[in-house]
Order: sequence, then structure tokens, then C-alpha cells
Amino acid sequence: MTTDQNFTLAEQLDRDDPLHKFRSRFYIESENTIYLDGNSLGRLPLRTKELLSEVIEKEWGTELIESWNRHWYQKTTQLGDKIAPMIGASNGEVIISDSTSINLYKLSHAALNLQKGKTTIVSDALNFPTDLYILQGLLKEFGPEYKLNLAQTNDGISIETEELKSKITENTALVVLSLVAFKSAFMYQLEEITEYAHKMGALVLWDLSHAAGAVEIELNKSNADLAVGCTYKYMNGGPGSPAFLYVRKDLQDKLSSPIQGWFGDALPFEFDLNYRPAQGIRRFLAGTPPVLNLMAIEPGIEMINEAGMATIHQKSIRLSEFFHSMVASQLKNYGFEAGSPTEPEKRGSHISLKHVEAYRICQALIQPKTSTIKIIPDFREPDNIRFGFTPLYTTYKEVWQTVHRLREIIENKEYEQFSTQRSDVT
Ligand SMILES: Cc1ncc(COP(=O)(O)O)c(C=O)c1O
Ligand SMILES: Nc1c(O)cccc1C(=O)C[C@H](N)C(=O)O
Repeated sequence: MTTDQNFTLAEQLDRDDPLHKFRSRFYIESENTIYLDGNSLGRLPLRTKELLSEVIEKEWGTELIESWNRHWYQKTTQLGDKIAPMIGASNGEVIISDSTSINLYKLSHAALNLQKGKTTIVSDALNFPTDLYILQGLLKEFGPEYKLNLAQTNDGISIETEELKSKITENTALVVLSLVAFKSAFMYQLEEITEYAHKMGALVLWDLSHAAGAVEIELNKSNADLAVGCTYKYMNGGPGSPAFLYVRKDLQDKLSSPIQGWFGDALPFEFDLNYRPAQGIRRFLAGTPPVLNLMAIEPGIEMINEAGMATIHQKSIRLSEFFHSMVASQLKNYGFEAGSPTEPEKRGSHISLKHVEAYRICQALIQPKTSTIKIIPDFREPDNIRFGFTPLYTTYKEVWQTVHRLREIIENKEYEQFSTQRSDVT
């Protein structure tokens, strides 16, 4: 297909897009900025802007501490119940709490205690560093007999199922995996891995950060044990918004949080001097939630539930397929290589392209010197440009424009005007 034919196709796909009405519900300052980093920090929903000023003025400003009984105290579980359908969980199995890192610590610690006698943890070499760091810390805490075994990758993009299975043995206490890998977007088969781990007597903790709100997830149908994930990516909860955690109902009262904070007590306002874990999911809370950030999550979650995960996942696949086909036809001899699986069922909602000049190309997209179009993907070491497609607001035309700009940048060597010196946040 020629580039003009692709443009016509993009316009047609946007016209037919069942999700097109959602874009106008986000704060989009300029149509000349194409935001492809919703897999790091999602855009601001317009309703959140309004809601936060209500929460600040009416709730914090006027109702002050009474707001806890009116709106705030139950919010961690209410929002958990709203996230549940998005990830195939049930009421009472999800709660908002702390950060993903802390939730991962709490649930891994609890799982290792439940699995006393088994001393290995399995993860993989594509996992997000915080997950591995937390597990490395747990090894120190639990003792020298504990080991972390990482499944390795052959191509830097994916993990072969057989390789992962070969690491899971009868001594495996816990398997900790990102359902969608942060760099390559490689996606595991949740049900198959969970079933295999259970057969070997292991529990599985899924990090859903790059998956929740982007792809369909069936935690209950897969009999998944534990999960964590952030709310600032596809859920558009805002920078540093608190994370969620999921614990299958029958496991909840068997697990103990290592952080015995008062919010996880059965009756925090009895101020008993001895901790008594709450029944159910609340026991995984620790301290007071950051209320402004907490309240800000709701509009993003509600949009996802209104749109439906099946429709969202379908559009994610269409956007990525359109991007792949344009890259194949327009950028053939431009030095790009695939950094993500080509099969849609093996991928989340972002695509990495590898290039020796990836960092400087990324800078040229973000700070155009000649074009009026600014494009924001992100860069992940050593050579990945990561393009995140957020079905609620990414358009097919934006995908077309991105490939068009990549071609221009390479043809005119625009990246040569930039330094390879990395910023603090890339
Ligand atoms: C897969 C994954 N896990 C965990 C995190 C970190 O979570 P937090 O900084 O909220 O602890 C991220 C991204 O920041 C991530 O992509
Ligand atoms: N949320 C982020 C942010 O506000 C700024 C920079 C990066 C992030 C991220 O979430 C990084 C992300 N977890 C990653 O996959 O690289």
C-alpha cells in the first residue's frame, strides 16, 4: 500500500472506531502533539480535573475530616470492585493500596510464608527491574537457602514457555511474572502458566502493570492466585497514583501482610494495641492512602468499564497491526528492527522498534525542529523506541503520522542534531 492509501485507510479506521467518542473526554492541549506514552503515564481525563477540584474544595476544604465517613474510607475497596471486571476478578478480591513495588513485596512475602519448605522463586529476564529488586531483597530476608531462578530469553523479546516451565520445580514457592513485559510487550498465556505452576505446587503472582486496561485478562477463569499493577498507565490515574492488588478469595485469610499497618487491622478506630488482621482483602492495606491521588483514579476506570475490555483490546490489536504494516512498507531499509512479538496474541498494547540511533530518534520525535508535529514515545535502553497505543485516545491517523515522521527523521538525519546524553527520565 502507498503512504497515501494508508492515510485514507487511517481516516476510515478512525471514522469506524467504536471508541472514538472517548478521545474528547481527555485533556488534549494540542492536536499537534501525538502522545504514545500512555503505557508509562496515561493522559488526564477531563472529569478528573473537575473531580479533583471538587475533592479539594468541597471534601478537603469544607467537609474536612468528615469526608472520611462520607467518601474516603471505603474508596480503596470500592475502586477495587470497579477494577475487578477489567481483570476478570470478583468483588472483594481487589483493593487500591500503596505502590506496585510495595504490593509486590507484601504479596510475595506472604506467599513465601504460606509456602514454607519450598525455597525457590521463579521470574524472568524480561521482568521490570523493581520486581526483581524486591525479590532479591526477599532472598536476603528469608535466608541463604532461598534462590531466584530467572527464565532466559533467546531473542531479547520473548520467553519460550518451555524455558519458563523448565525453571518451575516442586521446590518453587512462587512464580512472579509481568503478564506483559515492559520493554518488548511480550505477553504470557496466563491460564497455561498458572495451571502448570499449580501442578508443581507453586503460587503465581502476576504484575499486570502493562496489561490492566490494555488487554483482556481473566484472573478468575484462570484460577490466578495473586496480582498487582499500577493505575497510572492505561487507567489514567495520574502520576504516582496508588496501585492495586488482587488476592483470590480463598487465599485471602491464609496470607499475612508483612506490613501490619493500622489500615489493615480489623477495626482501625478501636485503636487496639495488638494487630488483628482484617478479614478479606482489607488486610493487605498498610497506612493512610494518598486521598487526592486515590480519588483521581475513578474517572479513568469508569471510562474503561464503559468501553469494555473486549472492544479496547480489539482496538489495541488493530492499532498495532496498522503500525506494523506501515513500518513494514514505509521503513524497510531504515535500520529499524522489531523489538516486540509480531503475533498480536503474544503482545500487549505497545510496540518497541530497535535502532542504533534509537535515543536520538526519540529526541527528534519529541523536539521537532522542522515539523509542526511533536510525537512522544519513550526510550528504553539500550536501543528501543517504545510506542504505546492507548485505545481510548490513540487514533489511526496518529499512528500514520508517527511512521511518516520516523521516515522523515531518518531521511533528513534529523537525529544528528541531538545529543546521546540521557535525561533523568527517558
Ligand atoms: C511492570 C511494572 N511493574 C512495576 C512498576 C513500578 O511500579 P511502582 O513505581 O508504582 O512501584 C512498573 C512501572 O513503573 C512496571 O512497568
Ligand atoms: N509512570 C512513569 C512516569 O510517570 C514517568 C516515567 C516512567 C514511568 C513508568 O511507569 C515507567 C514504566 N513502568 C516502564 O515500563 O518503563
